[in-house]
Amino acid sequence: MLIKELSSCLAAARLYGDGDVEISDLQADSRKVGAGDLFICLPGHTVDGHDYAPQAAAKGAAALVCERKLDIDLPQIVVDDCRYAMSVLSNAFFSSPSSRMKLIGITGTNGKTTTTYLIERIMQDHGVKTGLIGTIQMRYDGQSYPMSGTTQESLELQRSLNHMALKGVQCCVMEVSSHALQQGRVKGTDFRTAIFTNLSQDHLDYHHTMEEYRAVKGLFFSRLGNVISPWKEERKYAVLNADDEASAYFAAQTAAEVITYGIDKAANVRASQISITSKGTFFHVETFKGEADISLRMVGKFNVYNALAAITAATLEDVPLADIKASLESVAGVDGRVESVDAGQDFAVIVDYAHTPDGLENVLKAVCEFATGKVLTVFGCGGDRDTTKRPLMGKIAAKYSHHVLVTSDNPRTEDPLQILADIEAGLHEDGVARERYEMIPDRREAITKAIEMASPGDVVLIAGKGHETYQLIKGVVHDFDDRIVAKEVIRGRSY
Ligand SMILES: CC(=O)N[C@H]1[C@@H](OP(=O)(O)OP(=O)(O)OC[C@H]2O[C@@H](n3ccc(=O)[nH]c3=O)[C@H](O)[C@@H]2O)O[C@H](CO)[C@@H](O)[C@@H]1O[C@H](C)C(=O)N[C@@H](C)C(=O)N[C@H](CCC(=O)O)C(=O)O
Ligand SMILES: Nc1ncnc2c1ncn2[C@@H]1O[C@H](COP(=O)(O)OP(=O)(O)OP(=O)(O)O)[C@@H](O)[C@H]1O
Ligand SMILES: N[C@H](CCC[C@H](N)C(=O)O)C(=O)O
Ligand SMILES: [Mg+2]
Repeated sequence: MLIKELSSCLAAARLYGDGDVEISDLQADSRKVGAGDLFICLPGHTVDGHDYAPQAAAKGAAALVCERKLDIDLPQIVVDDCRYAMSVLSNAFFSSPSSRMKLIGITGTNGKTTTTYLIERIMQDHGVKTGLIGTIQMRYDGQSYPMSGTTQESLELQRSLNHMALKGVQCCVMEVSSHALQQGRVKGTDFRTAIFTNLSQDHLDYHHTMEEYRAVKGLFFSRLGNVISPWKEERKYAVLNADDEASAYFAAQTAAEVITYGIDKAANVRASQISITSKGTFFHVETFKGEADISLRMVGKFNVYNALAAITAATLEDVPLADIKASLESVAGVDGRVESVDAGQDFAVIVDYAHTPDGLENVLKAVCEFATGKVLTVFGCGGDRDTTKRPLMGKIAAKYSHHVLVTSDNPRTEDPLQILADIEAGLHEDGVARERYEMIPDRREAITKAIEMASPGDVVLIAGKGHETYQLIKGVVHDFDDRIVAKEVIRGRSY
């Protein structure tokens, strides 16, 4: 593509230099630039991409996109907002890949990854070649790719969707984080269905207040249907959780058809007769296309919500309910989500990714439903993240557990002891007796202590890291997998 063709996608852009320069690829990271690439200078939160334009030029960049004309002898597209320009240019460069497939996006504080996995399974079983993008991985066409976050930057997202389309992917289901919405990572991406799981406290370090956080999530629904795709015309759906009060706000913002799911309030897709055991969850579902009894192999009422969201999205794609039921019942679980660790011990060990107050409360409620003995909870809170959720999570852990082992969960650049102290403040506020909790900064030691304390019938819940295989301390990545550590400790314990 020529630089002048790209520049013409932005009405107010000014192009300086030779417009006939051919662009071979787009890059926003100078370290990845190759000969002939267009380098987009993003002003970031930590550094300014404009400062890396000389490095990009030295590596053979053919042209630049910047917010001010730079003193570099290369053609330049000067725009007001490089992030916005990046979403438009990426879409154009990769020929609007989202318009070449059905795209289902999921936003919400908790349940995104789980719901994407459920939808992926249903659509694949239905014979639709399906891709998945989210926290654990991106996968399509039999290949899996690691992810460094939940939602890619617009450039990487459009590149991924283009690869998927070229591989014949017909449907993609992806997580859409609030950071992504705030930063316009999915701008210009043509979603057919936008799903909302739930809204509860997280990321207030970034979004400041719950109102701001909700408003950012609202962008997903207000923008739904705004993209005019050259090759497809389709109906758009906002799939909302009737039991979450934020849904009314999103419904008011979208021009798409609103379809609701839920348990407590009236909804288009509604579950009843829920029963939860340590092995799974049963419920009856009524939809706008029939009803069915479903036996999930995943525990927790929250997984009924995730299943309802998946049932709704799949029904909108005309998948018969009997097929949806068969697919859902075949899912053994999602990596690191309420995952049982079994090394022959006579008590339960569960690894889960709950890292928000609501997530922790939900998983603990589920655990309490089937624990016949004590509940021992090991958890921590991430560094360089919302500090206000720390005492709340401390209170919740103590409310639902007999014993709490407060430990580290990716302290990142923060002092691990300070994070533990922030959690302990919540325990103090609620007057939790000192003998009911331990403060053990080393996660392996905390897991060891919990397992040593466990008796038959007890449940050891290790929350916060789920599928993660590392512990990030002072910027250094250490190998750490809760599931492996728990197994090693159990095997080392004598019975
Ligand atoms: C707050 C936030 O979202 N930050 C993201 C943002 O970083 P930033 O703005 O600080 O970027 P920067 O480091 O200042 O760099 C600015 C520009 O200079 C470029 N650069 C930089 C160095 C260099 O040598 N050469 C160069 O060209 C960079 O490539 C970038 O284009 O852009 C970076 C590049 O794309 C992201 O990696 C980074 O994610 C950081 C690591 C992060 O932690 N993000 C989290 C909070 C996040 O987005 N999380 C959500 C999930 C939340 C959930 O699931 O609940 C997610 O969607 O992943
Ligand atoms: N629908 C739900 N409501 C509340 N809590 C949930 C729900 N689904 C899952 N959880 C809890 O939240 C944890 C994370 O679930 P999941 O990974 O599916 O969410 P996510 O939204 O993708 O999270 P992230 O924002 O980190 O990507 C689970 O381990 C579980 O404890
Ligand atoms: N997507 C979430 C994941 C948190 C997982 C937890 N283990 C942590 O590191 O805080 C975040 O980036 O805030
Ligand atoms: Mg996720």
